[in-house]
Amino acid sequence: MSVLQVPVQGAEQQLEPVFAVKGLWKIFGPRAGKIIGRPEADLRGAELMARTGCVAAVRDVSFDVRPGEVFVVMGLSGSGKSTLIRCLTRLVEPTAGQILLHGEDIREAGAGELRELRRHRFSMVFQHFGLLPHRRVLDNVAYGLEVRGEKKAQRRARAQQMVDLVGLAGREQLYPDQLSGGMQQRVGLARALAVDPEILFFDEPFSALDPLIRRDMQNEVIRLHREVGKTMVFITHDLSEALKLGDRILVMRDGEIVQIGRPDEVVGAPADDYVRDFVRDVPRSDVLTLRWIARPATPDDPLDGPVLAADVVIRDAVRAVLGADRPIRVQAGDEVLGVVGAPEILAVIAAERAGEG
Ligand SMILES: Nc1ncnc2c1ncn2[C@@H]1O[C@H](COP(=O)(O)OP(=O)(O)OP(=O)(O)O)[C@@H](O)[C@H]1O
Repeated sequence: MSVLQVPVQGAEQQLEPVFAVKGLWKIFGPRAGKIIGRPEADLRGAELMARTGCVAAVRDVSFDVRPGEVFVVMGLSGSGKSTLIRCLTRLVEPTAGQILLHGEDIREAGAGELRELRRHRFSMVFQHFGLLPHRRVLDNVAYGLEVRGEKKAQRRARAQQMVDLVGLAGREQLYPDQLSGGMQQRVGLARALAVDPEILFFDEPFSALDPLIRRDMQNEVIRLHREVGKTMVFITHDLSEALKLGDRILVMRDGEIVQIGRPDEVVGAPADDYVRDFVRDVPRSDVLTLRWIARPATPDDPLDGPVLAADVVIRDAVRAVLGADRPIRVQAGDEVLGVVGAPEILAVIAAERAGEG
């Protein structure tokens, strides 16, 4: 398969979505609700502002979030990420569209239902941690349980489990200002997980952290996701963070969706020049999988070589492919997609060296 072809999607697409967002708009400004459906809605940026005094932060956005996935929303500053994630939890009221949570539109939820959603089913992790400074670590972690009226012994036991889970054992009695930024964000993670939410929302949670700590925290999210298996919606402006964490990535620009796809799709088949520019410096072998370079077997190919899964990242297959004396068979489930030999691997590596990818 050529690197320009989009691979066949996996079976995960069949799952019922947790969130189905349909035609969502958020316009800030006077008489925002009157703009959609009128010619002014086609105006962008400064022109829209000049004519209507409004900003379209989210513009006719539709997507699904599937159970158990890490769904990343990525875009530059001002692209509408925060507004979008806040619409999903109704911290910001959308101007139009539907936000179906298991089929029910949360735009129709009353104040009581919203409170229930926020206490029991949603949790948020923020960039600036949002910890209570006068409370010790354990009580910060237990806070959400306290708000929903759980007994002290019960909430402390649960909070202790979460403190252990995020690697803060021994620091339960410290105050937030006695912790480093990375540790404070671990408290934020533990607090978010303590209420056992169905969905975790992350709004640029690691942007304020040093690069090394940031990398640790990204690994921590990957580990926690593996252990607790929650659906996560994660906002970032950082491409490498998006590629590392996302099962799928929604690329946003000026309030609109530019592309939704798995990391390998965003890198291997960028939707337009904007995304292509974004991913230009990403080493292809770190992200693309064998299905992107598998080619049909020819009559000369021996077909008794080793088998590797189509979703193995190229970098992880280099040794196996170069060490084999015959082409690797690339398999998705029971289906053989094609073969990969040294020439296919070396072509990717050579292109990276030449600065093409
Ligand atoms: N309360 C508001 N009133 C008016 N305009 C707003 C408001 N909140 C956001 N905007 C505008 O909406 C657009 C999208 O902002 P938003 O904060 O959602 O983007 P972002 O991608 O999250 O950027 P950042 O990472 O800088 O927060 C921007 O043009 C912003 O100025």
